[in-house]
Amino acid sequence: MTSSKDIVLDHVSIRFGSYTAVDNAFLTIRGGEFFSFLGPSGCGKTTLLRCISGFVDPTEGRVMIGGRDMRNVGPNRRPTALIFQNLALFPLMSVADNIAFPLEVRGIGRKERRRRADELLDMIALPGTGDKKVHELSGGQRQRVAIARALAVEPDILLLDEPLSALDLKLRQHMRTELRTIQQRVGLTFIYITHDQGEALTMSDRVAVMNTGVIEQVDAPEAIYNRPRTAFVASFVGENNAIPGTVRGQDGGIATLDTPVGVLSGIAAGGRHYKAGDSCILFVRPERLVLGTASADGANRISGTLEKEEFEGNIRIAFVRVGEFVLKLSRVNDGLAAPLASGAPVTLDFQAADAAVLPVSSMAEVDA
Ligand SMILES: Nc1ncnc2c1ncn2[C@@H]1O[C@H](COP(=O)(O)OP(=O)(O)OP(=O)(O)O)[C@@H](O)[C@H]1O
Repeated sequence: MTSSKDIVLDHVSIRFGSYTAVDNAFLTIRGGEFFSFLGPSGCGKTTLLRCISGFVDPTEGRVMIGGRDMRNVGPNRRPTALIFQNLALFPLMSVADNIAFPLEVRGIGRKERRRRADELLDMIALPGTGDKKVHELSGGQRQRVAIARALAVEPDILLLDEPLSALDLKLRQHMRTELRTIQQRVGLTFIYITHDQGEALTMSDRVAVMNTGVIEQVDAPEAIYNRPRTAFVASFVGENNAIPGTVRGQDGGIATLDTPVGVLSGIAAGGRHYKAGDSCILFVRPERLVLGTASADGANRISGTLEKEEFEGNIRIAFVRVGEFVLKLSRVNDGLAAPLASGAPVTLDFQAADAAVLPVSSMAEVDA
């Protein structure tokens, strides 16, 4: 069922000459949702956002908003407002005038503009700051003013193009919470694009992960992290150990692989059915590996040598060499467990239910 506020990408492809920037995007964003497009630089996120806002036409397919085909509906006639990375606030104007600027353009009188600006300042938790100049505000406050300005025209859908990327780390983390709170308060649809998985996972109701123009998975953040459906999603979102292998067989939902580090089993992700001889990759996250205990099902034991352990405050990360592979294991720093000695023999266990077996496909590039 589509509601009157839903946004439907109906088999949207966008090409620039022979280059396909967006390849057959097909999904529905529900009215009132905080929906993120997550993917590396150049995967087509901005192009898709520009298509929703009306600055780029689909080469194929169509964008529907509230059941209405948006073909031939220009950006300023769509119920959308776009917030860029570069906020483009007017530095010498007051905060209230900045917020009310779009209303002035629409010919709304001074008194009403000020009333609306004050209302929006309350909404973004900056009451009483209307007479300040923009340069007197902090980066995070300016970000909120930009949001208020976008909200001034009462859009149904706010489109946000990496709006936090110019802020420093602490402020960025703070603004995640702020943005989510504002979105819940105003009840609008937020469509957010980012290459930062932390942002996408913390704020969104659902996330679409994109890779070279293709949407690989659309799911709630927990499902994206816990149940990736492609090797790209498993390697792009969060840390993951990737162990290639050849399928021996599958029993129910559990596939068993011959790998260079031993025989290992994991969930045949996405309800897939593998047959003997298929090439696959088993993914297991560092926090799902356990040091040196017997796993319940007796399988999935890997022996190796500790190369080093890094202390990150809240966790310790052990790098364990097994032949040509280095596997990562993370342990919560509970103040009790002693650091491991380099060169020590270690065994790693994990439950089959904690590993995902996925077909070989493109993987995210990992920072060195
Ligand atoms: N007007 C255009 N003409 C030709 N190619 C374009 C045009 N706009 C975008 N592209 C190409 O389409 C691809 C996707 O670009 P897009 O800006 O959508 O990526 P992105 O995921 O938003 O990346 P970033 O996070 O770096 O902005 C890129 O390879 C880009 O060079």
